[in-house]
Formats: sequence, C-alpha cells, structure tokens
Amino acid sequence: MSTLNNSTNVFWQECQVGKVDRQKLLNQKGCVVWITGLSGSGKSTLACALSRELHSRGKLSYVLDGDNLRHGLNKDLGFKAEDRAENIRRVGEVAKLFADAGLICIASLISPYRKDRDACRAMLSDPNFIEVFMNMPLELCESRDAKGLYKLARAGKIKGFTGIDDPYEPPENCEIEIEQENGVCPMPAAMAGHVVSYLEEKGFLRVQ
Ligand SMILES: Nc1ncnc2c1ncn2[C@@H]1O[C@H](COP(=O)(O)OS(=O)(=O)O)[C@@H](OP(=O)(O)O)[C@H]1O
Ligand SMILES: Nc1ncnc2c1ncn2[C@@H]1O[C@H](COP(=O)(O)OP(=O)(O)O)[C@@H](O)[C@H]1O
Repeated sequence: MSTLNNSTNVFWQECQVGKVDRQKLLNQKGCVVWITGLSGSGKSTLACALSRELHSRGKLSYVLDGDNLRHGLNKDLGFKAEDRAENIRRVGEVAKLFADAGLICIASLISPYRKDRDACRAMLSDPNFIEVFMNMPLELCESRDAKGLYKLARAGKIKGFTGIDDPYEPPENCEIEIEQENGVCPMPAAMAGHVVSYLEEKGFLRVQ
C-alpha cells in the first residue's frame, strides 16, 4: 500500500542561517545542472569533467549520477515509466536540497520523459534549473556501448531499454545543447567549458 502523501500535520521549520548566507560563504550561487540524454551519450563524462573544472576554480559541486543512485537511494526502483518518474522526482528533491545548500548540483540521468524533467524544473525556481541535453545520435551511443547494454537490448535480453524499445523525449527548451560538430563529439573538457561559460555568464560563480 502506498504511503505517499501521508505527511499531514507537519510544519516548515526556519533556521537563522539561510541560502544567501551559505552562498556568501562559498562565493557561488546554488543551482542544478540537469544533464539528460541516452545511455552512452556522455552524461557521466560531462558531469565528472564539469565537477573537475569547477573544483579547479574553487567552486563546490556534487554529482548525482543515475547509475550510482540506483545502488542506494533508488535501489528499489526499476525502469518502467512510474519507476523512472519516481527516480527523477527523488533526485529532483535531493538536487533541490544541494542547491539550497549553495552547491552546484550536477544531476546526470537519462530522465527520458519530458514531464518528469519539467516537474523538476518547476520544483526549483526557473533560472536555477539548467537543463543540458546530450544530443548524440543513437548510432553513436550504441557504437560506444560501454556497458554492453545495447547489445543485450537488441538481443531482447533487456526489455524497455531507452532508445530501443522505450522512448526518449528530447527537451524542447533546454538551456544548453551539446552536439557533434562535423560528425565529431566535442572533447569532455570542451563540453565542460561550454557549461562553465554559461554558469559564469549567468552569475552563478560569484556572489555580488
Ligand atoms: N531499461 C533501461 N533503460 C535505460 N537504462 C538502463 C536500463 N536498464 C539498465 N539501465 C542502466 O541504468 C542507467 C540509467 O539510470 P537512470 O537512473 O539514469 O535512468 S532513468 O533516468 O530513470 O531513465 C543507465 O546508465 P547510463 O548508461 O549511464 O545512462 C544504464 O546503465
Ligand atoms: N566527449 C566524448 N568524447 C569521446 N568519448 C566520450 C565522450 N563522452 C563520453 N565518451 C565515452 O562514451 C562512453 C559513454 O560515456 P558515459 O559518460 O558513460 O555516458 P552516459 O553516462 O550517458 O551513459 C564512455 O566510454 C566514454 O568514455
């Protein structure tokens, strides 16, 4: 039986130290960089390169990777649509906490359904949710097949695999799109640089 929506008679507790104080301490603004795309599109690679680049600039970030979270927080969830929705909802809530802590939270999940990603966007105030679309062709992702999962999906040994027999709905209004240039995928450092430039331009890497 579901116990969702059972939190009644609970009250919000305020604390004297708030987000603005934490941001001053860190000299940065908390936000969520949400990386979406097919398996093998380079989400984790970008997340790590971005976290490394921010670290080298003295900026505090934390990566929430779909694969990793499914080892703990989300180990009870599978890949049917409602499980993916709950996966995204939970990660959205955790990312919101990290952003409130003043961190640049980097979430890298397939997050294939538009409405689930949009619900996360709605959870945060809009400029603080930066959606990055890894727009890599299925053929490239499948040719990489770092984990051998596409092969298993093609052989029918994994059912409901994103891009094969489960849909991926590309974003319609993402803040950043990473694409191949002349048929070549940008290097990880270049992809990270693209996101860092955006964060810099929008004022997330300082507190005035
Ligand atoms: N059916 C199916 N479809 C897609 N992916 C699958 C599936 N089964 C297992 N995997 C592995 O799970 C990783 C995706 O987890 P996510 O939490 O990011 O998925 S989702 O956002 O809930 O759709 C994904 O990791 P990445 O390759 O890093 O994307 C896969 O390794
Ligand atoms: N920009 C890139 N250039 C070359 N290879 C890449 C790039 N991004 C990712 N890869 C390679 O593609 C594979 C899948 O990348 P990964 O980051 O694990 O994707 P995802 O997290 O979306 O599943 C890995 O072997 C990785 O080294």
